[in-house]
Amino acid sequence: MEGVDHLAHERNKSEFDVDAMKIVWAGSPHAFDVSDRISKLVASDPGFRKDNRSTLSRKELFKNTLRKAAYAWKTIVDLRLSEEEAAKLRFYVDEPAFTDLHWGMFIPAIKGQGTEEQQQKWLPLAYKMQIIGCYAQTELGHGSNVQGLETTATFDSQTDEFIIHSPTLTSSKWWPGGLGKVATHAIAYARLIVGGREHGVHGFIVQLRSLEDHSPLLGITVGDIGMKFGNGAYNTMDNGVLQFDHVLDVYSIAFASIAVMLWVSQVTCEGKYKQSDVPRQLVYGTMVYVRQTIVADASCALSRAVCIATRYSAVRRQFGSQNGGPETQVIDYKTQQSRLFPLLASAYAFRFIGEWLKWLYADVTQRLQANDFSTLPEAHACTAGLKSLTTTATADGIEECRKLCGGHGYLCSSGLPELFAVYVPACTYEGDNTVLLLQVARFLMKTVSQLGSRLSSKKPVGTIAYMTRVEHLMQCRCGVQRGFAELSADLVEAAVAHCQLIVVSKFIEKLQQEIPGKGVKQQLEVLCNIYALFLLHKHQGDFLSTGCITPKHAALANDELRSLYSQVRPNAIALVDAFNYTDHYLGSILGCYDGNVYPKLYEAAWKDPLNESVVPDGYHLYIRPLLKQEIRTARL
Ligand SMILES: CC(C)(COP(=O)(O)OP(=O)(O)OC[C@H]1O[C@@H](n2cnc3c(N)ncnc32)[C@H](O)[C@@H]1OP(=O)(O)O)[C@@H](O)C(=O)NCCC(=O)NCCSC(=O)/C=C/CC(=O)O
Ligand SMILES: Cc1cc2nc3c(=O)[nH]c(=O)nc-3n(C[C@H](O)[C@H](O)[C@H](O)COP(=O)(O)OP(=O)(O)OC[C@H]3O[C@@H](n4cnc5c(N)ncnc54)[C@H](O)[C@@H]3O)c2cc1C
Repeated sequence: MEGVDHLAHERNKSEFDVDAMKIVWAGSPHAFDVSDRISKLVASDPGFRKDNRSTLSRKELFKNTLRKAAYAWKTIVDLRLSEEEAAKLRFYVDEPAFTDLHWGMFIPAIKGQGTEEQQQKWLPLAYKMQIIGCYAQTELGHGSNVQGLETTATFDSQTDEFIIHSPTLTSSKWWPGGLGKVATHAIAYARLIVGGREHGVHGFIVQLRSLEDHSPLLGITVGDIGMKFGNGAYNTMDNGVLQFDHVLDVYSIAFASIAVMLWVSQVTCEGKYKQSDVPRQLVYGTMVYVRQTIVADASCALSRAVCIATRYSAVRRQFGSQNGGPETQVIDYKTQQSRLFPLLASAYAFRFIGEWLKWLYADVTQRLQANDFSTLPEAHACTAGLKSLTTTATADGIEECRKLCGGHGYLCSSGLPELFAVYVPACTYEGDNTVLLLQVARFLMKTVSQLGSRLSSKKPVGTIAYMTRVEHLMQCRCGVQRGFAELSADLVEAAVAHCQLIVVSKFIEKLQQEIPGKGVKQQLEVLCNIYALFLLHKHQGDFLSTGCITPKHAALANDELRSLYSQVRPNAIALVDAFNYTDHYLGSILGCYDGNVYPKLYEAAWKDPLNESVVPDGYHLYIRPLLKQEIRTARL
């Protein structure tokens, strides 16, 4: 029945202060207030409804996305929302759109790599959305290999301009979000050529479309690359294709025609190229910034799926009825707990590693401004490795949550198929996860060769086994006289182990902080132990081969896991309530707050357009003739 909390009995079991845990999850009382207020604002506004997406055609879907983006912008302006509140509103609108790349890459790239002069010119326009930007780096022929990009930017010292050109089919820009139908400007990455000499890949701000009638400018061919994985999902985004035919571009992001203090390089009025004495990899700065935000996004996506699967696991009953009594809640099955609770622990683990990575990125950015590049290699390795680790685990975790919900998990109304389809490209964009792990492996090889066997002694005691595992995996590989390429598959495993060590050690460090609220710290300790022991169990071969644990230890760890699952069980619903997601944001009947699943599933089914008529279109044309065939065919 509506209004009845079918999960009240579960919520009454909680052994900790859920409101205090909501603050821990949000990061601070202020962050909680902003999230809570904005999520409810979005949930209560019919202009942001999203339950009809799966029934729209691509063109209807995209037009609806443009409507929502404009409506969101109007809401932000009318309510005078702050930058933080506006970002939260776009988050809770929960729809991949061109605005993601405008706010998430185009503006950060100008802030991170533009000159003062360029920031003063472009940021006011971008913040007012008087221009709409995209990040055009990937090409048809190259995405991972940035140094392989073919687009050219040739400096013409006669006119003090850059001529941007796509020399081959494979140099067509391909994939940039927002590019296909909306962006008026792009940060386009191209090979700089000055005085006939090439100077590698740099970023350039290029106008693509007229601000009057939105038509592509002279020399610009631009469009959408077509349907992507899943039906609704990421098809609300116009990932585009772009070709330049000797386009004049007077604004380069890494350059000004007049030499000004720049991050990366200078081209003077006399057409001389001067490489600044900063690492050339700073041109990759925007990707590093986005990779650290993707780690925080992983905790959001995984917690969403876990919230749905946990609530439904408490609602669903199957088998186990005694003397006509209620059947067993599937959340009480040890197999369900052994699949679900490590994902719950991972959601919290990724939340805290995301907080730490945000600190690390801010720290390295501050150092760069003082020309201190000492921590840049570690920041690159951490952002690359943790992006890879958390997105792989989250994509796999969302799919596991779908399976944990049985058949109903396969319904669009469960919210899980769409969540998976929207999330899974995170394993590819901002750097293919394997390519990024190879960067971590390269960093580890260098570190081992510089520091000897001890990679780092700066880890909490509880992580000795994890640290020994990484060192052992590296020694097994580094000791063998074969090339990096030959050992790359093994080195990637060591890179994953290194990233898992970081996640475990940062979770332990989080628990050493003051954490207010009755029982809150104890719950987090249980989740931290689940995360660490689950991985130890999953990779026990590595740990046993290091000799730092014995088979008896491994067996004890497994026993302890079962005990920890029993400790989580009475708190499971409260632990997912702590995410404070509205039913609107979850978009899931299985995960609805009141647990009133069956009536809602049944009601939703009849809303499907296929049920608008009792007799489906096509019956009379195709099926009736079949049914009316001569008796003779019935004998076949
Ligand atoms: C794979 C990469 C990093 C290779 O880059 P490359 O220039 O070829 O460098 P090397 O592998 O030769 O390494 C040389 C040296 O530089 C260090 N390094 C590399 N990258 C960085 C960095 N970002 N910061 C600092 N240092 C870096 C590296 O460690 C080496 O150091 P040594 O001391 O060992 O010499 C590069 O090609 C790359 O990043 N590829 C991935 C491309 C990518 O991520 N594309 C994303 C496009 S945008 C997008 O996908 C948007 C999606 C939409 C959305 O997010 O919503
Ligand atoms: C939804 C989506 C949105 C995107 N948005 C944007 C955007 O806004 N702007 C933009 O510029 N780009 C964007 N991209 C492109 C994205 O950044 C690239 O697809 C990504 O970097 C992977 O590069 P690739 O496609 O060249 O993969 P490839 O490198 O071709 O990967 C193919 C396979 O080759 C393997 N591989 C490649 N190199 C090596 C190596 N050295 N050693 C071992 N294995 C290797 C990979 O691991 C992978 O298994 C987007 C992509 C997607 C899917």
